[in-house]
Amino acid sequence: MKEWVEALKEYKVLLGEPEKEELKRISYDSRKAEAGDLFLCMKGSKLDSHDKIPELLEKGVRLFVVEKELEDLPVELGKTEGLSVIKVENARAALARLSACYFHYPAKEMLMIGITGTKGKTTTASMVRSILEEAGYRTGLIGTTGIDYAGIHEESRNTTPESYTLQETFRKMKEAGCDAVVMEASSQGFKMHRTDEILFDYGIFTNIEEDHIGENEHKDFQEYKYYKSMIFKQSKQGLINMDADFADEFWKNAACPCHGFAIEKKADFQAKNIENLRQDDFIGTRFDFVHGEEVESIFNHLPGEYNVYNALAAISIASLLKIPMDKVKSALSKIQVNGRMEVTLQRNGYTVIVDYAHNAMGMKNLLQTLKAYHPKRLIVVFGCGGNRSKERRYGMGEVAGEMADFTILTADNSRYEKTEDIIHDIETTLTKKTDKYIAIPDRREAIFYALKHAKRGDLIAVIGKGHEEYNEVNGEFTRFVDREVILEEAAKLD
Ligand SMILES: CC(=O)N[C@H]1[C@@H](OP(=O)(O)OP(=O)(O)OC[C@H]2O[C@@H](n3ccc(=O)[nH]c3=O)[C@H](O)[C@@H]2O)O[C@H](CO)[C@@H](O)[C@@H]1O[C@H](C)C(=O)N[C@@H](C)C(=O)N[C@H](CCC(=O)O)C(=O)O
Ligand SMILES: Nc1ncnc2c1ncn2[C@@H]1O[C@H](COP(=O)(O)OP(=O)(O)OP(=O)(O)O)[C@@H](O)[C@H]1O
Repeated sequence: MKEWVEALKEYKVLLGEPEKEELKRISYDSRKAEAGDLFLCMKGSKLDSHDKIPELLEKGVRLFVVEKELEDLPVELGKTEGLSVIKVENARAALARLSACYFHYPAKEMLMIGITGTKGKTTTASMVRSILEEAGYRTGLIGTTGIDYAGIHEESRNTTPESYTLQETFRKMKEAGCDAVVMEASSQGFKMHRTDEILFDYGIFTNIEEDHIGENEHKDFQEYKYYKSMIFKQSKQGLINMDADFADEFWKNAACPCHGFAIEKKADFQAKNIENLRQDDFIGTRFDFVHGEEVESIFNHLPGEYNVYNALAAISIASLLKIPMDKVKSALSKIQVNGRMEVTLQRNGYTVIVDYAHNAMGMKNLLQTLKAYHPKRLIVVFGCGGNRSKERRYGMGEVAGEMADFTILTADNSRYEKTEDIIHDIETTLTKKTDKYIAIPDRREAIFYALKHAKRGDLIAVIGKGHEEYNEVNGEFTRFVDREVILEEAAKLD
């Protein structure tokens, strides 16, 4: 029996003798499949790749993993010579199992840290990685900002990539000398079985709030919460933000031992005496990290209380790993996360910050944080993505109306919708709160307008895109980096 067939665990052979077949290459996209591949068929949101079987047979594919009985397939397979067909309950789970086996279970060879939560995954992952690197670990990073290891950067379409990509990436990281991986584990990743076959040494839960609910995401909040809680079924130890909603439920249902961190509640790891600090070259917070008898003063170079939570999660992991505190402090005092609370421009007494906040919760946190630095006016430039939940538009419109002194509505990955229609959705809630706004659908023009009208003491938050390097319209991706555009448009004013 071939090892890869055993790795499938549960399966039914429909045709041939797959146990005798070599696993040469795994493939799950007909456009990339080649003769001799094993092809996994699955039903997606746009396409059911079982329908691609005739095309795949033409290409010379002879080994299939399917989710249907033979009689439900689009072609009578019994007529083709030399075929092996295996049926599984879930092809995505099978893909994870096969991929882990194919790449020889690389996750078992490294320290694995997974982070889930509605907000804070990218920032926390970046902080954990910076601390690990400072302490001498060679660390790979996988998340919304892409894949980074050993000086290599790869773009990725999803926060948590497909299982095959994950397992392949782990192997590449290991071969490049990594001994640790920090990755964002999205609820979609759990739902789509991308993270199956990974056992995290530490799993972190940052927080949960209604998000990612809608067509092609989660059916409802219950489902979203369920998939987030999966992290504690796939971790050796858990770390829970005890101040977060549903923290007790996550704690109670965890299948692994857990530790807590908190600002408000009592927990194993706590942050106390938090102060906002703004100096010439430092904007952020100072706080005491308290763990039992241990008290350490921490300077966190990212402003805002929510970044204290993110730092606290990272310091707690460092403490569990027994990393010396001087390494932790040094990493956090200079931490910078691409597109997350990034101070991009300080000009004529005003400041422009780029941030990835792209839902009501993130936006509210961001604007609250910036208000604590007492700007003359708080100006926000934003749009909402097309073909995504409309709730996000209403939520962000309401927050802008309540919190910003002036709002500039613009484009942000309109995809297959008209920017004007998306703006109109945002206006429905925004205009109930304020009339101090303007709609400028072109994002570059919107940024120019913000800079041209800025006054001394203003804080301008350009949000939603953060680290992104493109704008997506009708399936086309055009380079658009907020940081670059801000600097280019500012140069025109000099
Ligand atoms: C709705 C959804 O989750 N879609 C994901 C899903 O695509 P899909 O399976 O639905 O795609 P499909 O086009 O219907 O294709 C189905 C199957 O046919 C195959 N195919 C397709 C076309 C073809 O010609 N031939 C062919 O064989 C595909 O390779 C696939 O195996 O599987 C793909 C591979 O894993 C994902 O890239 C894709 O994520 C899309 C891009 C997406 O936007 N997903 C969001 C919801 C998401 O996952 N977001 C989370 C972030 C959440 C957070 O921030 O917390 C994430 O982790 O990114
Ligand atoms: N711990 C937190 N609690 C609440 N809001 C946060 C927290 N951390 C960051 N944010 C806000 O959310 C935004 C996104 O942060 P980050 O990218 O770290 O989260 P994420 O979980 O990776 O988000 P996403 O899933 O949307 O990519 C930040 O720019 C900030 O406005």
